[in-house]
Order: sequence, then structure tokens, then C-alpha cells
Amino acid sequence: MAPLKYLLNSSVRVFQSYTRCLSSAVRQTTGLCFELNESQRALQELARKFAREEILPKAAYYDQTGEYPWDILKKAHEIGLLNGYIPEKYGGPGLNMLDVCLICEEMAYACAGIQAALYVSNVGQMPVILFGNEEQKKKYLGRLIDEPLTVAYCVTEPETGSDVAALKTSAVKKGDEWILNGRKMWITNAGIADWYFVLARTDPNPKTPTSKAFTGFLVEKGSSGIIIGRKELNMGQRASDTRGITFEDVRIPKENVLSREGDGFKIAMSTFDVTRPMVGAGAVGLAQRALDEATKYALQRKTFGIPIASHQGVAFILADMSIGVETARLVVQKSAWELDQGKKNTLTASIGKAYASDVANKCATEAVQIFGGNGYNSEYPVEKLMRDAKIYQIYEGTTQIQKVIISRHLVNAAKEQRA
Ligand SMILES: CCCCCCCC(=O)SCCNC(=O)CCNC(=O)[C@H](O)C(C)(C)COP(=O)(O)OP(=O)(O)OC[C@H]1O[C@@H](n2cnc3c(N)ncnc32)[C@H](O)[C@@H]1OP(=O)(O)O
Repeated sequence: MAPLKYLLNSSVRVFQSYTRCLSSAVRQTTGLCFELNESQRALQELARKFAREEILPKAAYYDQTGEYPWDILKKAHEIGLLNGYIPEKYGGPGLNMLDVCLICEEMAYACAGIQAALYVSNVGQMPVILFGNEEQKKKYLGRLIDEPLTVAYCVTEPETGSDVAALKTSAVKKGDEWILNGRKMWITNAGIADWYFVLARTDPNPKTPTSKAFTGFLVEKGSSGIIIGRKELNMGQRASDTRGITFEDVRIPKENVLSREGDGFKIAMSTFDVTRPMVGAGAVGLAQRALDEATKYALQRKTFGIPIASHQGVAFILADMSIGVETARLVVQKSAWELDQGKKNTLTASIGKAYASDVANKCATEAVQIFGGNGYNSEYPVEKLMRDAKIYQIYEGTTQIQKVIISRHLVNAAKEQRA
């Protein structure tokens, strides 16, 4: 391990100095450019090496056992491949979102479940990065830099997934505290988080606009009244710790309100703008892996005396997979780039997330098809890819919700043009 550790540490240093030198130049870039700069290539190389050497060999183990990959989390933390979006001011690497997406893609290539387990903390910490005050940032982001800890983003409820505004968890102000009650479901990292971002309704009046009715809270693990549910046994991405979590009269100090009372819905939505590119990048990584595995297999496997890749029926499947991977990567990276340019990226984040999720599912299914009977068997890697792919179309907003967001943008833009 020592040489790898040395190599990785030195790569991080090289990468950080490149970042500093190039960041101003990158910001001034105008026009289209489809090439990664030197610092991005160094980061991609570092993430690829880590993913192929540390994650990929253990993917099957964590898929079968459903254990949380603490050993991998600790190593990734040690070399600076976690929490990339935390600004340097708070001890983080201060990467931009395109950089973070490069890491996500490489990790998900090796194992989408382990990547999700490691990166869902970025979803939980994003409300603090975007909306936290100085104290909150120092305290809650600082901890994540100091130690290999995880965070959970608690929005979804048993009866409220897509329609966030319908959530029932409530918080009531009592003196200098808030009292939190409710039940969340499908919360990744629920059982192992050091702290939670929790969205709760704070204005019970049903007439209050959504944008003013909810508040975002930071809740410490171990607070009295937190009840953690059993680990859910999911179809794929089984390394991630998914559970229900109940809050019964949990007392939250007023200092742990994010931004202001009533800002919670916008905090949650703005978080998705930043995190959907990461999720899309994970889907691209899985799709690329499916394509690579299928291509390799199609060259080895022979039927009718020739490799199956030489049959047009198979070759065209590979070509279609490649079209998907390439185009999904472009749109996901565009959504990250827009964010890095300070632009509102809600539309492209949804397009990228929806499209990359579909491409991941198509590529995984086609990889199984190319592997034939072997593809349906757990001795080969592609059945896991198919199981892992499905959730991309569900978490961080279903494909249908992305289409709601996309179509609303179109309609609103058309209305504005008419006005
Ligand atoms: C590494 C991978 C790990 C993955 C872990 C998985 C974690 C998760 O899955 S988390 C849960 C995922 N859940 C979701 O994605 C939920 C999907 N649903 C949604 O996004 C919303 O409910 C959605 C878009 C349908 C909103 O619908 P709706 O209730 O109609 O709200 P809407 O009227 O659009 O907006 C209400 C207010 O919020 C504002 N708002 C909406 N979107 C945004 C945004 N992107 N940015 C800022 N403000 C926003 C609106 O402007 C409006 O404010 P105002 O009244 O002042 O104009």
C-alpha cells in the first residue's frame, strides 16, 4: 500500500497546484472546448487508479454482503477524493463540479454502489456549502475534512418521494429550540451519518407558499428521539446504507437552522441543481463500464466461427451503447460546467440526470444481452451493472420528475418570449 499511497498523495499535491495555477485561466475560457485541462486529466487519472485498484476488486464483496465499505471510504478520504466541493476556506479541496463529476464517473465505473455510498455525503453536505453561515460551515464541513465521516440528506418520506412539498415531517419553535417530528424513508447513510440535513414543514398553514413553508435543519447523530430503521435490502447499489429514520420530539438548537426559517424548499431544490450532475456522472461511469465489458466479451466470444463482435447485430448494439455513453457524458458535463460558470443549471442538470440514467439502464441491459446466458449469471460482472443501474432512474428525482422540470422550463421560456 505504501507506494500507492505515496503516488496518490503526490498526485493530489500536483493536482492542487495545477488547480491553483489554472483556475483563473479556466474561468476566462470562452467558446467551446471539449478537452480536459491538465489538472482535470491528473485528477481523472488519480481517481481512475484509485477506483480500479481499491474499489473494483471489492465490488462483488460489498454487493453480496451489503456491508458499508468503511475501508474504502477511509482510503478515499486520506487521499482527498471525498468532499471535493468543500471550499478550501473550510479545509476542502475546493474542486469545481466538473472535477467532482470526473471522480464520480471513475468511481461508479468500478462500482456504482460503492460510489453512491461514498458520495451521498456530498448530497447531505451541499445545503451547508450553499446556504450555511460561517459557524455552520466551519463546524459541519470541517468535521468531514478532519475525519472520514458521512452525512445523510433527509427529505424523502414513506409517502412523499417525488412531491417534496407534500412532506409531513414538522418542526415547531419552542423558545430557543425547534422540536422535530416525522418519519423519513429511503435515506442513504441513515444508519452511519455523523449529522443529517433534514427538511421539515415549519408553517402548518396549507395556504403558505411552498417556498416559505419549509425549513432546513442540521441534526446531530445520537440526538435524543432519533430512531434508525433496519437496513433495506435493495436490488442494486447494495453497499449503500439505506434506511428509514424517525424523529420523535428531537430538539434542535436554533443555531442549526440553515439560512432562514422558511427557506428550506429552495435549499433542497438548489441542492439538486448541484448534485444531479454528480448522479448523472455516476450513471455515465456505469454505462461506460457496461460498454467496455460488452466490447471485451464480444471480441472473445465466438459463434459461427467468428467473434460475436463481427456479427452486425452485436456490433450495432455496441455502437448504440457508445452513442449513449458519449452523448450522456457531454450533457452531464455541460450541466456541471454551467454550474462552475455561475449559471443556473436546473434545466441541463435534469436533462443530464434523466438521459444518463436511461443510457446507463440501456447499456447495462444490452451488456447482459451480449453476454447471453453468462450475462444473467453473477459469475460475470454485467448482471450487477443491470441491478445497480435501475436506481439512477429513481433517486435524486425520477426520470419523470426530471421531465416535469424540463417541460416546465420550456413552457415558462415560451411564455416569457410571448410576453
Ligand atoms: C451519489 C448518489 C446518491 C444519491 C442519493 C439519493 C438522494 C435522493 O434521492 S434525495 C430525494 C430525491 N427527490 C427528489 O429529487 C424530489 C423530486 N421533486 C422535486 O424536485 C420537486 O418536488 C419538484 C421539482 C417537482 C417541485 O415541484 P413543486 O412542488 O411544483 O414546486 P415549484 O412550484 O416548482 O417550486 C416551489 C418554489 O421553489 C422554487 N424552486 C423550484 N426549483 C428550484 C431550484 N432548482 N432552485 C431554486 N428554487 C427552486 C420555485 O421557484 C418556487 O419558489 P417561488 O414560489 O418563490 O417562485
